[in-house]
Amino acid sequence: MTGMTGEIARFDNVGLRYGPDREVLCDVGFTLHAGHFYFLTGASGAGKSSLLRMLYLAQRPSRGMISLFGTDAITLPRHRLPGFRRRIGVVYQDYRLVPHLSAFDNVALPLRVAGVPERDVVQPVKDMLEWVGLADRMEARPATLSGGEQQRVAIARAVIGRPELLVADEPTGNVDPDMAIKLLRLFEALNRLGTTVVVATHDLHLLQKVPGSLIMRLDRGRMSDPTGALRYPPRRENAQP
Ligand SMILES: Nc1ncnc2c1ncn2[C@@H]1O[C@H](COP(=O)(O)OP(=O)(O)OP(=O)(O)O)[C@@H](O)[C@H]1O
Repeated sequence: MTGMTGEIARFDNVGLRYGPDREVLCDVGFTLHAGHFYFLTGASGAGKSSLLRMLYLAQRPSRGMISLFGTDAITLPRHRLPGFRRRIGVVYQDYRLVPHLSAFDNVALPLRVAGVPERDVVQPVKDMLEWVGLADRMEARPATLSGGEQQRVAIARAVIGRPELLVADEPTGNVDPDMAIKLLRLFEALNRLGTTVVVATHDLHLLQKVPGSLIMRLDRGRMSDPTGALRYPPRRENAQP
């Protein structure tokens, strides 16, 4: 496991283009330090989802260098990808729940894939679903849940295994403001346990709700870090083991 004071991810001169068009991300460089809480913000189309996809290894950059957990992610052999991905919890913008599984089984999936014995699966999954307000919807299939309910199942699934890195793409886009704050508290609790958190959002109000969080801003594919906080983040007491 990467040390708590270590580097979780680093992008250097990363560029991304889809097909022959101009680059949608250009010269992106930043470092994510273990134990910190980051927001990624920027207008619609600025490239947030594209950047996150590279971070959770679903998309290769067109140029530049990405390292993840201290390893060069660009040259990572294909057979090592699943092992890396298991260390990352992802909340997808479109949720990507498994349609034929219940809410309970969707949330249990990361634990079962990791080989956690069934007796240690049931209670944590129930507790997590209760926390996100879905105690009475555990047996429901995704198609019978509302957008906001599906989003909460997706969040529960992403955090249940206490990943080293949590990447969430607009995780509160479909819930009311009270639930958005509650979900942020869940991310903060996970962060206090040592998970590095990256949340992409349009919602500038959310940024003020997490004291000590660091803000990455994308403007038409370019990243700004005017205070240098991404390269030299302030020390956080709760980032220590
Ligand atoms: N698979 C793709 N193929 C071609 N172009 C793409 C693809 N995915 C994204 N783009 C383009 O890349 C640019 C950045 O899109 P991206 O979804 O990363 O932005 P975003 O900041 O996440 O936007 P939003 O906040 O609306 O989700 C946009 O111009 C988009 O049209």
